Amino acid sequence: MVVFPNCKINLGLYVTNKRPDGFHDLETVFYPVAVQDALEILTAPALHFTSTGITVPGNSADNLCIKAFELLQRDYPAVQPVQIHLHKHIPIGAGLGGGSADAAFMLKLLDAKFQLGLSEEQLIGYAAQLGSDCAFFIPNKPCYAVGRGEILTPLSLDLSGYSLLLIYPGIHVNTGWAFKQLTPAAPQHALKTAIQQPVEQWKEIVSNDFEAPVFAAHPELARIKGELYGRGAIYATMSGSGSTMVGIYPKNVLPDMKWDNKYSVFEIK
Ligand SMILES: C[C@@](CO)(OP(=O)(O)O)[C@H](O)COP(=O)(O)OP(=O)(O)OC[C@H]1O[C@@H](n2ccc(N)nc2=O)[C@H](O)[C@@H]1O
Ligand SMILES: Nc1ncnc2c1ncn2[C@@H]1O[C@H](COP(=O)(O)OP(=O)(O)O)[C@@H](O)[C@H]1O
Repeated sequence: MVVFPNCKINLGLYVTNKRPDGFHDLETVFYPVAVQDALEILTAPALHFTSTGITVPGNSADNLCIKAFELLQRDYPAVQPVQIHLHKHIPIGAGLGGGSADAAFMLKLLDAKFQLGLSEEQLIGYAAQLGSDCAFFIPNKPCYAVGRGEILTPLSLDLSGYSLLLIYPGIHVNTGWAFKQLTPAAPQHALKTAIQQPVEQWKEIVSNDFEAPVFAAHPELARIKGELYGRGAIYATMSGSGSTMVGIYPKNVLPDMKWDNKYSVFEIK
């Protein structure tokens, strides 16, 4: 069985509270975007993991695909050993949630392959144990999210009438560090209402709290945002804690420009 875990972008991101467990409450809108990995499982005599494409740092044992397998195997004896192959295409540590997507898709694959009959709510519960962003990839539809990002409300939000440009400039931002730079506060504009306004208005009413500290550390990102707007973006933002920058353009009018060679550029037409 093969699936294609996709990435997410954050449209609006506010860190509203520091919790006693060390995590932060946030308010965001997750939107799925078709930049994809490929993930395959086959039954095998023993658990085995291989990967191609972008190198994932760390040992196989730390890969979120393995963590997802172990989490379900612990509770469901029906889960048998599998051979896992991951082809990694989504930039890593880029604010695109690629590792979280792999983990959530692995849970869904195992549920289907071994007929575990898990409900969406159960899958979200397991996903939330693997990472704060992970639960979103279970429904994998536009969602308003609060809590650590695991309390999800589906939203009717459709950007298929626009083209998207994603620029990953190869800058790694440590998510834990980024949270520490912020003083939690309520957003100026309620995100759930703001995101239902026309995209043309988002520049004034939808923002990402991480931009200020991350741009201060990496001025190149502020420059990219300026260029996205300079080349006609209706809305531009950083995704998550960075460093991927996103531009939303009128359908099929993406700017024709030469970016630095070290950038990964994804056009969603
Ligand atoms: C900021 C966001 C926004 O969507 O995205 P990314 O930039 O990572 O894509 C997420 O909240 C990131 O979620 P995720 O990447 O799954 O984070 P985790 O692995 O759970 O946590 C990494 C570290 O970030 C901090 N953390 C994370 C989530 C949260 N709600 N509060 C936190 O304080 C903690 O210090 C934690 O140790
Ligand atoms: N399958 C995987 N794909 C990407 N990263 C993974 C994976 N498994 C574990 N990781 C670890 O997760 C972290 C990056 O997660 P990722 O979801 O790509 O970033 P972000 O949270 O910034 O969107 C890295 O520390 C990486 O080593």
